[in-house]
Amino acid sequence: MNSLPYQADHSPLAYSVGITLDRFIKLKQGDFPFASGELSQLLRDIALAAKIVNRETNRAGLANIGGAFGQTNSHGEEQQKLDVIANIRFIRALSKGGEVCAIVSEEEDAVIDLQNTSGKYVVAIDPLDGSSNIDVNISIGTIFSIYRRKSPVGQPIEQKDIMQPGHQQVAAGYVLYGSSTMLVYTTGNGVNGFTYENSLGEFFLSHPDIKAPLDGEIYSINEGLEHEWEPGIKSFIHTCKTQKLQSRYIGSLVADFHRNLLKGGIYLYPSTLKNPSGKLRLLYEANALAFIIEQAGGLASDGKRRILDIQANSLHQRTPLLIGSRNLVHEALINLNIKQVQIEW
Ligand SMILES: O=P(O)(O)OC[C@H]1O[C@](O)(COP(=O)(O)O)[C@@H](O)[C@@H]1O
Ligand SMILES: [Mg+2]
Ligand SMILES: [Mg+2]
Repeated sequence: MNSLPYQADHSPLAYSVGITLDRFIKLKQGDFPFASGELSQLLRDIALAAKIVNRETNRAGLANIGGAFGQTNSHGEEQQKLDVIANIRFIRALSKGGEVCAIVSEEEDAVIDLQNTSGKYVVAIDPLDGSSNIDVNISIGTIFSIYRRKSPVGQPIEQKDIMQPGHQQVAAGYVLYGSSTMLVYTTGNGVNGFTYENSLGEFFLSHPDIKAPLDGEIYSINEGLEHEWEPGIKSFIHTCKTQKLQSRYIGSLVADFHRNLLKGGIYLYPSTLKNPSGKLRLLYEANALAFIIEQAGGLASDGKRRILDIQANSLHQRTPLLIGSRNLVHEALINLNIKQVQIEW
């Protein structure tokens, strides 16, 4: 495991950089002897919706795409037009694709039961992450988690299909709508990144086998909330400053996470007085990124537990999140007064 920033391996030995996402999914399907192609198709459905949302984000400055939608979601947050557009686009692609039986979305109060009894998969999704940055043209994203249903196919969906701990994910990923658009995902066999080629309408493998550096020079936290942090977070951030780490905070979780994944760093959204359980949502923000970071050799915790071990008990439950390079997250946990932090995971 190295501590150097991620360097894309362009050697011919690697899954040849430049192959399309479709081709890569097909090649990787071979890794799963009992694969039936349904998960592959579901990943393609997500990529299709990402291409459509990418087109919309590029036009976010135009009146009919940018700005507030004039409604609030179940979190009391004002929905942006692009939140609603992305939500509709992903739900449509997932329901038309035929592989999904239920969807949990940040923008929907309740579970969307697609009445598709042959669908094997449950998807939890944050259709548009970083909504506060839409109108100011800063990178935004989409986050998704995929689970296999627990109840038998053909039966109505049950609570146990939805409320699964993160370690039950069969795939997870995010789309970053930034200077370029990227799709990064894992199926539990490493993490790979694909860059979107607009003129060809294709995602191409650009970042094979991403590994998070063990250490990093970057910490990402909303310092405006410092007065609400618990002492352990205050002392850790103080340590980061004395060790001359760089403070970088975009305010879009996907963008902050992606930078730290490649360069090495830690993102923290701890519990605060206003949000004692943190701000970020377990099912469609924390779980997906925790699966990715662990597959890349990093760590994700709520300050006490491994994120992927947290048993969900409500759709939109929040969790504190400390995520990133292994040694930095370890350091943060030690500062949170957990003596002798034994990272059993
Ligand atoms: O403005 P704050 O309190 O720093 O919160 C920023 C965080 O909230 C989020 O915007 C929440 O996600 P949504 O935009 O999907 O609601 C994260 O992307 C981001 O990291
Ligand atoms: Mg979000
Ligand atoms: Mg969102």
